[in-house]
Amino acid sequence: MAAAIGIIGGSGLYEIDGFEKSEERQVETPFGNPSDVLVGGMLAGREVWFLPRHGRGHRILPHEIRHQANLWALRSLGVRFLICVTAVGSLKEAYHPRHVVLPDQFFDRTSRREHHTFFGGGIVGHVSFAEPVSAGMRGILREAAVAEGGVVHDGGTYVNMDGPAFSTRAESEANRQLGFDVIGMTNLPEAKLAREAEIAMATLAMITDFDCWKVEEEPVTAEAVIAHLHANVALAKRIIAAAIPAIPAEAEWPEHRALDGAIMTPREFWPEERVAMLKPLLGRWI
Ligand SMILES: CSC[C@H]1O[C@H](OP(=O)(O)O)[C@H](O)[C@@H]1O
Ligand SMILES: Nc1ncnc2[nH]cnc12
Repeated sequence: MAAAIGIIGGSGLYEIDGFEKSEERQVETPFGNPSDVLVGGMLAGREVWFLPRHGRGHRILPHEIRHQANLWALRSLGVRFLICVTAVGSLKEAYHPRHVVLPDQFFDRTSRREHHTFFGGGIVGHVSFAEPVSAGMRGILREAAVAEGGVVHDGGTYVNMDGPAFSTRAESEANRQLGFDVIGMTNLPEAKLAREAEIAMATLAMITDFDCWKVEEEPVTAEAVIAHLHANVALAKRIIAAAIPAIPAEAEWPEHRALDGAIMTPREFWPEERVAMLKPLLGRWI
């Protein structure tokens, strides 16, 4: 059976359509409830599970998102390939609202990171994260985005701030001077947890604003973000539909074995309670 594909929707993307025989799944996880029920079914011939990270109705703040629960739920449903859709501010003159960016790097400006890992509780692991985005998935998104007529910037650094307030102008300028390309509040923990869950992940970032560094433009507002996203959501859905048939059936990429050599704690020391908690991730060892 082919590996399932996950889609995490961000601001403005709370559902996807086109499913054959869709079903809703309320997944209970040892890390609390995911952001919402997961909606799954067959899409372009593949099993796909969709989850809106802020919940339907956009009820969950960036720092309230239970990323561990979201990624655990997706992995427990057999997801091994993941597309994360996210609204971002541009930090570059040439990157305009409604352009698509496919980041290949992240910079972490979050301040509470204890929920950005599945390890702990007696099992210590350190995954490699030098290349945090799946090159294979990013390539598939690039082909799909170009084919669907998007203006695409391939590569770039996504700086993940805490929020919920947007940046000050001084912060925005500092982020530009450091060479970052786009800014958001949500995607980095997903990338880290996807890597630990041996899921190949790439990000489809939709630019909605120039943050607040570009003085001739109005500083970003949530209203402006949503207005651009509403205009862009049809493109995001077309890119996803075009990407799905190109995703391999088998989970055979290096990202799918990210835990090889990553776990420090010898198997005999793993507390059985933690092993039970991480069952969907540690299946290879159980
Ligand atoms: C609605 S503006 C700020 C909001 O938009 C981005 O959301 P997402 O990454 O889920 O698309 C940003 O990260 C903030 O959560
Ligand atoms: N300027 C911005 N800063 C942080 N997150 C965003 N999401 C969309 N635009 C953003």
